[in-house]
Amino acid sequence: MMRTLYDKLWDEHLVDLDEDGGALLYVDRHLVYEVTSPQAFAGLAAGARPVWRPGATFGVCDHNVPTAGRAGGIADPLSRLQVETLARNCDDNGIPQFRMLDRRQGIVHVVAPEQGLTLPGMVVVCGDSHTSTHGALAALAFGIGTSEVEHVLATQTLATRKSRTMLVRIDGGLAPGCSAKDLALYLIGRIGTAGATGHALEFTGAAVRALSMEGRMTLCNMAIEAGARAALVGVDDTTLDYLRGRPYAPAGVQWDAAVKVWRGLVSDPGARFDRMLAFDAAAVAPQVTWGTSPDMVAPVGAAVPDPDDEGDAGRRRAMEAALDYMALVPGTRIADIPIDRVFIGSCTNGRIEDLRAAAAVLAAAGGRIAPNVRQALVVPGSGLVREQAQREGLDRVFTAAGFEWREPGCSMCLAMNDDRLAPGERCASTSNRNFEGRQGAGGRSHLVSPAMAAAAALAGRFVDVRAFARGGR
Ligand SMILES: CC(C)[C@H](C(=O)O)[C@@H](O)C(=O)O
Ligand code: SF4
Repeated sequence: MMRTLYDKLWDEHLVDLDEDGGALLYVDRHLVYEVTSPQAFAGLAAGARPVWRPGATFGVCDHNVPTAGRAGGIADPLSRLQVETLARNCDDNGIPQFRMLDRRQGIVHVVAPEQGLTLPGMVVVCGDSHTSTHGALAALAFGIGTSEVEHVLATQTLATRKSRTMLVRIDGGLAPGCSAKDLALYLIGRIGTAGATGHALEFTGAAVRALSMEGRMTLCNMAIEAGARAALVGVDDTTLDYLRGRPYAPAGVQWDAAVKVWRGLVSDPGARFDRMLAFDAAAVAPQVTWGTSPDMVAPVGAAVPDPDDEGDAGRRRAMEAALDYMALVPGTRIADIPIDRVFIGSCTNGRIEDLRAAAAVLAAAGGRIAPNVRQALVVPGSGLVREQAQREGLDRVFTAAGFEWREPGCSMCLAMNDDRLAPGERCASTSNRNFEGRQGAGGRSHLVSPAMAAAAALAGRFVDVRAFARGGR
């Protein structure tokens, strides 16, 4: 029988299946961080149960870490407690970890692929919704809740149910200036935040094949914002080239043996999917969200839509509430929206390629951030991304343009650390969620690609990076 990649990964990890479809999957890699693990470790300790496979678990702190002056410690007592508790829990249970001052520390979804902790064919779990990111490496990756974190720590298995499958084929090629982020936002705009609910997505097509691993991770990262349960990209040369030589990837004869298996981690030709969707990458313009949900998105050349044109009453009310929160008037051109802050980073767009794309726009245009932009932050996704960027001189491009060059972490993606918007501030952000208060109480978030964020920083408002790169400000 022809099987999808999802079927293959599922079959390979199935430990038990009951008549109602309740399944138990074996977990190869469990990533833990400071927010969703403390209660799980406490639960284990209370029941005097050990961690089943400490060596298959890995800890890294990211959400609560400061991105400036961290050598001096964490000022906020709650954040400090969380980060220290993670370190202690890992130590007490023999779990390997990167502590805050380790040069390899960073956002869990950036660090694990970068280290080869995530490998094709694995089931990867983490108590964080954006775990779907790891599916770019043909790993079946799930975000889980704290009670599941405890269950996985104790048993190395996950209780779950099989998802329906959905193939998203993106043909054609991206226009210069457009990126995986634009593809992701376009897709979410088209199918909505519940459009992929209950489904495991697989991305395929010429445009996906042409993406780097970084781009594929951006795509899989944001699939969760369309409601998907997981996201996948089949193995190809790009996957293997990315993984070769990574610290935790197999080497020598083990690498050769692994590659033989990994090459089979693609959907069989003719395998059946429950749903299919196709679009052409060439038709996707740079995207900017205007509302308080990632599907409230428009091409940069468009205007803020009018709720009166929306036939569905529920959606109309949601649009009205979003425009009210965002202080936007229907019909305003996206390009006329001024911004106060810029955030480049997150597990969506904090990888080296993202920083290169943003720096390239700054270098091509020259000049500094616009006077109305109060602050522009660049937060590399990991310490190694930061070092690589510095080797390439990107930090100097950013700082010369007036950006602050920070230390790795989730930062202003969500207000769990010192980086946050003030009430009413409007931000061009490369992160993945624009919910009310996401980047700080009362803050207004517009999701964009790294190139678009850099262009917006210089112009002080949103601009079409395609024209911008050609010199039009
Ligand atoms: C804090 C964590 C539970 C949360 C998540 O699961 O996604 C966060 O990472 C986010 O991006 O909103
Ligand atoms: S960078 Fe943002 S989306 Fe990613 S894990 Fe951190 S808080 Fe969540």
